[in-house]
Amino acid sequence: QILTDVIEEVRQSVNQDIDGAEILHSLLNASWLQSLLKALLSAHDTVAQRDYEPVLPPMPEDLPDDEEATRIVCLVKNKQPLGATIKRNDITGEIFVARVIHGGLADRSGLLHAGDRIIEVNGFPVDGMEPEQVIQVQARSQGTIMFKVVPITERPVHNQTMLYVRAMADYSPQQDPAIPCADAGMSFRKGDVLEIVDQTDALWWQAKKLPSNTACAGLIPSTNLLKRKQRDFWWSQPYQPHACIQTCKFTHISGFRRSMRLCRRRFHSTVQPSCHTRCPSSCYSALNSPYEEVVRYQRHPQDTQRLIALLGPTGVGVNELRRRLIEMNPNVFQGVVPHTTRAPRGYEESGREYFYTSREIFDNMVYNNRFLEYGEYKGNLYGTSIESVKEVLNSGKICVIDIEPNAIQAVRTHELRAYIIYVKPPPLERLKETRQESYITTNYYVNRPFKNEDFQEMEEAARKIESHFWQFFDHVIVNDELQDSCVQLLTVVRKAQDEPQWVPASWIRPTAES
Ligand SMILES: Nc1ncnc2c1ncn2[C@@H]1O[C@H](COP(=O)(O)OP(=O)(O)OP(=O)(O)O)[C@@H](O)[C@H]1O
Repeated sequence: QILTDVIEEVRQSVNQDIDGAEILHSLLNASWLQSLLKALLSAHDTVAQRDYEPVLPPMPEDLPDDEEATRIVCLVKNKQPLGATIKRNDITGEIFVARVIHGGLADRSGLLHAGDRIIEVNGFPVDGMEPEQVIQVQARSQGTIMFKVVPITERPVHNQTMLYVRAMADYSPQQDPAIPCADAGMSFRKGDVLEIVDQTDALWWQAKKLPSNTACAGLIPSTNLLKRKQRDFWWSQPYQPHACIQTCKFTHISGFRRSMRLCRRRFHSTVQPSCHTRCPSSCYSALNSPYEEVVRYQRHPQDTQRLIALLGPTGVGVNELRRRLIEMNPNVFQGVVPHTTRAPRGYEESGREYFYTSREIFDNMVYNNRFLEYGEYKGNLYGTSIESVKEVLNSGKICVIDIEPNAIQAVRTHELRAYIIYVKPPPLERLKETRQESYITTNYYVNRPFKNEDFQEMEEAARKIESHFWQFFDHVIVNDELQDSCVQLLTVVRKAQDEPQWVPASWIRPTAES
């Protein structure tokens, strides 16, 4: 109606051939608009003065001294859960609000707090009931739910600091019998970034998974609790030797040179992992923190570029993608020249194919931890030095290397700030279709077409890599159509340099250990 009136008013004014100021003046003087504006301003003043609470009758004078102040809390239930957990005092049988979930119905009402004693739910006295029975009473209510509570007298003040972590382990509340309320729990997978919104409780934190479109947080185990769970689980598993990134010493070489790639293949097939663990999938996390603190990091244009590290199962196409990226723009992208103790061949130049060093110097570099990866093939040592990577980065180019999983820790440093891209094989059928014209690098001087066994081995290796190292991957490329993968790689490498990313907090504010 207002719109119609305004349009009519303007139409008449336009016909009268008058200017904008006059139209505005006559509009503001219109009596119908004035009364509307007055009503609007009055509503604003009422809300601003919070003058909308009901006027309560005065307290009766003859209240007994020991009468506890109670509060009636009436909540309108929607499809969401209430967003609070309860606990029972085993000695007195009293029921208390154990915690209020951030962003949940109870939290948004502002009327229920951790520590409030619940006396009645929908008129039923709950003292002495089991928490499950209280939940049942609550669940039966339709529309509104009414609590009679004795509010906690002194609410603790918590100065929560925002904390972001990357999960280094999987968690499912449905499979955790110890969680106070499975429905209030939040599942997560290794690699997920979590915003911890409440650490008040030593055992159960509240968190949201990012990116988050829900206002409501979920319960997750605290660092200490999750560590304890992992340790218990680890000890409960049967003993089995396997590869673990902490102590395994099978290292491989990264590079385009054929002998290095064969060396890597040789190590894949012959070297037995030398470490032991009882639980392959949580081996790493059982020994380290289950959450890694992360911060949002935006590379400053004057900072060196982030190192790009590709990894994947043998034959998936890591080198093909890396080669194509560098060929696309060699002024921007560059690989690293590895070191070797092998003697140069006639046509080779030091610093082009390899840096040729004596075994003594090579051993010394190993001793001083100057290699990201190193290994031995046919009596010669090969290695990718940290210095060579830094040289490329310092030249202003983007250094693109391929690594074996056990080099992940060596590149995830404040210095190199590696962005790790996992190259994943597509499903078996797509592997067969796309690799019809492709050749696998073999241990012999012939490259042969892929066989079914190669694809199966690739899938098996991918499963192992994913189960141990998924949490460290910044991006995953499924290498199905080669052209699509190249485009994806180029896009993601640009984003890694130019857009904010979650990185370990220790890279930005280095700690004593980092
Ligand atoms: N998406 C793809 N579609 C078809 N062929 C591909 C694709 N990606 C890679 N290839 C081909 O598969 C073969 C193996 O790839 P590549 O040599 O890059 O493997 P790799 O992952 O580097 O393995 P290794 O670790 O053994 O060196 C090559 O012939 C390559 O051209």
